[in-house]
Amino acid sequence: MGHADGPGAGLRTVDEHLVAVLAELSPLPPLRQPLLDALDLASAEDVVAPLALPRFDNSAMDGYAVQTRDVVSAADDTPVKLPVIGEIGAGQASGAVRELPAGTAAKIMTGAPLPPGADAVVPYEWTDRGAREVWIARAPEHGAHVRYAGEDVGEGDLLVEAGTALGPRQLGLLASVGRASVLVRPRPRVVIVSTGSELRAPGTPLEAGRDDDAIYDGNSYLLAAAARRAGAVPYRVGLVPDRPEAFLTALEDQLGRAEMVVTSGGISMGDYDVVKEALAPGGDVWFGGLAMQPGKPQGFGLLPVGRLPADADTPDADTRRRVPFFALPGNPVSSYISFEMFVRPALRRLMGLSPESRPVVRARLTHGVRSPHGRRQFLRGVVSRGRDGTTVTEVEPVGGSGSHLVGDLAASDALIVVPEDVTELEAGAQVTIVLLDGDGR
Ligand SMILES: Nc1nc2c(c(=O)[nH]1)N[C@H]1C(S)=C(S)[C@@H](COP(=O)(O)OP(=O)(O)OC[C@H]3O[C@@H](n4cnc5c(N)ncnc54)[C@H](O)[C@@H]3O)O[C@H]1N2
Ligand code: MOO
Repeated sequence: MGHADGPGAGLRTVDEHLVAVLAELSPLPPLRQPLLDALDLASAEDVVAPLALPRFDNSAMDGYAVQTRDVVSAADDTPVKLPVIGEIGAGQASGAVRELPAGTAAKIMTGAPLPPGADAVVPYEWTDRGAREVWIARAPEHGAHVRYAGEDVGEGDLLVEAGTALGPRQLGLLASVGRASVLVRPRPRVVIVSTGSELRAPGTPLEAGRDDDAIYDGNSYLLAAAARRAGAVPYRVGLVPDRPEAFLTALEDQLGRAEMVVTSGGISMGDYDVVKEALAPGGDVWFGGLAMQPGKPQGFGLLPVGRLPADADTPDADTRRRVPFFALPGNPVSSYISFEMFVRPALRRLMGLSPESRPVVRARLTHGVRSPHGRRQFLRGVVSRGRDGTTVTEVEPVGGSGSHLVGDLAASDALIVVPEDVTELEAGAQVTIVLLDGDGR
């Protein structure tokens, strides 16, 4: 695993880690949701049309329903006169004309059902808009301005395949066939824990003496916002100091309500690496290094929680629910990039959304960069787009490679990927970049 020798020796590659993470996860059990609550979620059912669209033959124009053979000779200088036997408005079934006899016309509004006998609609603009009788000055073709039953959707058609992300158009279609709810993969609840005795909540004043070595907790906001944007429901948990018992208590309190737990900090080589200290002994969580910069130290595992009712057939089986657990490094840029590379794909897997990873594009590097051998480096960058405003053309590195540079991170909108075997890229080189905002969000 990882690189055989050199600086990346013994480290898992980014790709290996992603595969290992995703292999442990499968989509959450489906849940029925009202349509609007299903926006951006993956359908967990094949939805088949219970009815045809249009449901019945109807008019595409405000005008007159006619039989074409009665008006074949209609023209500006030879208009045809027909008696008007009634009016058909959309949704006014009570006053409807049940049938259109030969030699007659019926007023008809857009969307109103075409009466049996009629085979075309003459729009108002070709007539004198008469109420009792109407002069028609143009001959419609058979079927003109008629919308036929089932021409859009046939009864039994597959409307939405399981796994499809439900957007406005899909939800509109489901509503149009009468569905008020749909079975979806729900939004995972993600508990986010920042560890570190140096951390203070934003909004708290820093006091001279007591807080001289304190910093504000940016990570839980960074990660919670990223989780929400990925479609999850984040819960930020209060700051946890560098004491394993305090961490374990916080974890036990939270596990029950979570489909995922994400921590930041406390996993490297320090003397107070609380997450590693608390969880490594249990063996449920893998801790190790990735051939990646930033984001080298990582932890991932499935934490057992509570006990599900014992299975009568296999009473000895381990029936505990297991919650995916990510221990991300504390450096803010490392935490964020780890989220992007592993947590976001994991959330998408739980939500049944594909592809799991963001798409990558190619761009021209404006300035040269360096990268350590044996590590896949993710530098921050700002993209420029072509004249069309959408095509990415260039990417400019922002700041350095330091994983504490949150100012530069906020100024960036892309990650520049420098492969493991590349140590230097010159200005003008074509590079792979990951776009952090926009459609894929
Ligand atoms: N001897 C070694 N030291 C370190 C190594 C190593 O391999 N050997 N790896 C370095 C790398 S790379 C990283 S990344 C960090 C990861 O360390 P931890 O995950 O244990 O994180 P902490 O030590 O708790 O914090 C690191 C850094 O980030 C700041 N931090 C932590 N949490 C937050 C937060 N919620 N908001 C803002 N900033 C936060 C913390 O104050 C530290 O400055 O380890 C290196 N060391
Ligand atoms: O991985 Mo650390 O994340 O390089 O700063």
